[in-house]
Amino acid sequence: MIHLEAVAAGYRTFRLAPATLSFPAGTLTALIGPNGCGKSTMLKVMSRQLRPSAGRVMLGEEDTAGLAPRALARRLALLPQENAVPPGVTVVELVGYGRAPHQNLLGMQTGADREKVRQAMDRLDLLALADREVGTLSGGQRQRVFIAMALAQDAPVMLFDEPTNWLDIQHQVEVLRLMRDLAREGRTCVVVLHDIAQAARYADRLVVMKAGSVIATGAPKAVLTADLVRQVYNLQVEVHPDPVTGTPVPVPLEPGRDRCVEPV
Ligand SMILES: Nc1ncnc2c1ncn2[C@@H]1O[C@H](COP(=O)(O)OP(=O)(O)OP(=O)(O)O)[C@@H](O)[C@H]1O
Repeated sequence: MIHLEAVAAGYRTFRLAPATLSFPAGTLTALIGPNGCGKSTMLKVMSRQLRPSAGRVMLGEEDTAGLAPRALARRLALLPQENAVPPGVTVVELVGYGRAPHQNLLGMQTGADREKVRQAMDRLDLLALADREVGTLSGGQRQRVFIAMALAQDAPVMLFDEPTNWLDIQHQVEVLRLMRDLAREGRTCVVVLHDIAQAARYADRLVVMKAGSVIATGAPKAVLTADLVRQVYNLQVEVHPDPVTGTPVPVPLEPGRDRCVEPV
């Protein structure tokens, strides 16, 4: 589990207000909120890419501030929002970089490392692309390669910043199901999502942010109300149950237009 104790952080022009939050093992949490509210900043501070200006980020009983980089990388994986594609690197090589924290200083892969890489590529539907240069792939294929690299890292805490960007609907659903499965396997998964209906459908818990502050946390059905969406996104919605899962789906209202539901 990962726990934030009164953590504050930010930049000259933007501050995260002090937040105390727990992300338990075995749980998928979706971090939602408008553009620029601080979701990526929150993941950066959780993954020590950004130093907190106050408070502590704890992995179990340990303060992440005291962990060596390799020890931290064995325990926590981050998929950033943007990933640079190294020139000339193939899919299998890039996914293999995820094994680096587990290898000796010579960087030799063992049979176990190669198996983890194969499994990660298989889970992201990448085996057929294994020998392709990453730079020649489509946006969605690349995104799946970077998710597979994070998966190959095999860390108990996994943070994903907008992992469904670029993906078609089939691969969006597969990635969200994968995240839910990783949580069911006992990992702590935190995912930034913009599609709040998907967040409500797949996550166990929502953390809702606005302007650098956490303003609500809890189960999607309890948290995702029309009032909350208006307060956070300044948008009028009705909230309807998802016809398949019963989870809340915010449906935007159109000013000056009567509701009109026609058969498809
Ligand atoms: N390296 C940086 N230096 C200065 N300001 C930054 C930096 N990174 C982000 N910011 C600012 O911090 C604020 C929060 O950014 P952040 O990327 O955390 O938002 P977000 O909620 O993830 O947004 P989005 O949904 O658009 O990805 C924004 O105003 C942004 O301009």
